[in-house]
Amino acid sequence: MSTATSTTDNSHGSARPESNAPSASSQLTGPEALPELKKRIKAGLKTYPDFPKKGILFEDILPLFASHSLHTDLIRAYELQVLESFGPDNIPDVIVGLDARGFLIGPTLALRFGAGFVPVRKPGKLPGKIETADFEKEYGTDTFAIQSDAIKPGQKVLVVDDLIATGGSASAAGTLIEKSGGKLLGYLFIIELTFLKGRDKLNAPVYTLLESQAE
Ligand SMILES: O=P(O)(O)OC[C@H]1O[C@H](OP(=O)(O)OP(=O)(O)O)[C@H](O)[C@@H]1O
Ligand SMILES: Nc1ncnc2[nH]cnc12
Ligand SMILES: [Mg+2]
Repeated sequence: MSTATSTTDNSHGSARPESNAPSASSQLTGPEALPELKKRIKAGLKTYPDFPKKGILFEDILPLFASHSLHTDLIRAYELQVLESFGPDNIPDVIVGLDARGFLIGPTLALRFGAGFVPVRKPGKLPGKIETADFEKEYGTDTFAIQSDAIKPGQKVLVVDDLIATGGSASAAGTLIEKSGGKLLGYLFIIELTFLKGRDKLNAPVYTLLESQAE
């Protein structure tokens, strides 16, 4: 028996010019550290033109997870941003992460806040009773699903994902959370593609660590 393998280089990724991510673990922990953490996070991103389709400038967040120090910085930045944006009286009971990149952030953040983690998943992945919502996103259409009993009525819910583009994904997740009876505190992303005005689709507060691709 043999396994077929292949190598594909489908683009020419480039690190941002200011990329000089530190290799040592971050010492930045207090609320005053947030601006510096954001600078490090921005420097750690990579962009790929014309992926997955011509005309799309793809923001790759995966280098933030390949580096222990950037991963540490990212999770601390999310934690500090939640405290700054929502306040200490609005600690979430549940973090919802969006399939797939939101899963890289959500569970760790949930542990930090003593909260639960609930996934919103692409179709055909969740057993039992589910709710679904169809949506359009920057480069296609999709469906999201949530287990009907995963969020208890009245629980305070924060949605996390890596990026908001058209807002289609986040808006569908918000619809599912409201159907579950959760109280949607808001949304937190790393990056916003501001020219797509995705936040206009969302009916809860939207925060982002960075802004990019203004046009
Ligand atoms: O604001 P929108 O236009 O909805 O686009 C944003 C979404 O698109 C990407 O997910 P995608 O489903 O493409 O891939 P993933 O499974 O790797 O997260 C990104 O991670 C966001 O979830
Ligand atoms: N430009 C982009 N880069 C990365 N993920 C995305 N999801 C939607 N648009 C995207
Ligand atoms: Mg996604």
